Amino acid sequence: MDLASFSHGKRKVRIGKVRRRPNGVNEFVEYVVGVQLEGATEASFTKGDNTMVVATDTVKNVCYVVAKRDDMNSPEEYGITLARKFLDEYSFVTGVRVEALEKPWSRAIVNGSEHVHGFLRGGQGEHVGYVEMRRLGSGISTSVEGRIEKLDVLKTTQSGWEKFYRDRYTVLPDTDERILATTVSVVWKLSQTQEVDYSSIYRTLLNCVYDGFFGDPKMGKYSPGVQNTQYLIAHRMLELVPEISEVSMVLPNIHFLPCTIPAFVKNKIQFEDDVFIPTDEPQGEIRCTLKRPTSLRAKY
Ligand SMILES: O=c1[nH]c(=O)c2[nH]c(=O)[nH]c2[nH]1
Repeated sequence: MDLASFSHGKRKVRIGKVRRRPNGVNEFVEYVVGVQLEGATEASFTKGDNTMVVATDTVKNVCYVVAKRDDMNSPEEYGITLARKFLDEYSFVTGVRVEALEKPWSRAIVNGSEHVHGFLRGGQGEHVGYVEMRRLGSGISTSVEGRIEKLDVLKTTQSGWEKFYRDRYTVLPDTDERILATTVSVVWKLSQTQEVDYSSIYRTLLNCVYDGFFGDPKMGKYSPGVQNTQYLIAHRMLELVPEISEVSMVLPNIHFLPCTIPAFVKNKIQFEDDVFIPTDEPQGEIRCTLKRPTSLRAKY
C-alpha cells in the first residue's frame, strides 16, 4: 500500500494581539490559524518513528512567537511570515500551508466618538489569508490567496429572476421583485506576493461586493439573477486590482418565500412584497471563476 499524501500541523490556534500606539489608541486583532507541515515524515505514519516530526504543540507555539514579532497587519502577511519561519527554523520541513482567519472586531462608537480601546464584534464577514510555501531547488516558492467568507448581505428589492428555461417540472413564476440574500465567499489569487498591500486589496474587494450587490445608495442596482451580479462583481475586482490574477465566487441564494400561508389566503390578506418566510435550506448555489486573460496578466 502507498502512503499517497500526508502532512501534519495544528488548526484553530487562536491569537489575540493588541497594538498599543504611542498616542494612547489601541488596536486589536484576533486570528484563528491553521498550519500544515510537509516533509519526510512518512516513518511517523508507517513505523511510529517520530524523530523528524515537529510536534503539533511546537507548531502552535511558533504561531504565538511569530504573532509577538509580526505586526499582524493582514492575515496574508502574517501567513507569509509564519510559513517562512517554519522553513527557516526546520531544514527538514519542505513545505508549509497556513490559513489565517481574521475575526471581525470593529472599534466601538460611544456617544458618536470612536473609543480608544473598546471594540465590538463587527459583522463584516471574515478575512482569510491562505499561504503555501515550498522549497524549490535552492529557492522558495510562495503562493498567496485572500478570501472573504461569511459575509451576509440582503436587499429588499431591485432583484428578479425571469425568462429562465421552463419545462413540465418548472413551477417557479417569473418575478422582477424579490428579496435577494446571500452569504458571500470570494477567493482571489495574487500574481505577486512581495510589496503587496493585502489589507487595502481586501477593502477594495469588499467594496466591489457592496457596490455590485447593493448599487447606488439611493437608487440601488437591478440584479437579473445571482449569476450576472456575481460575474459583474468579479469582473470589477479584476479591473480594479492589478495584483490579482483570478477571482472565484460562491453565492448561495438564500430564499425568502412570499408569505401566502392558508390563514392569509382564507382571510383575503394580500401578499404585497411585505411579509416573507425566511428559509435556511435548500439554497441555490451559484459559482464562477474569472481569470485575467493571459495577455493582460501583469508581468511580475
Ligand atoms: O438568481 C437566481 N439564479 C438561479 O439560477 C435561480 N434559480 C431559481 O430557482 N431562482 C434563481 N435565482
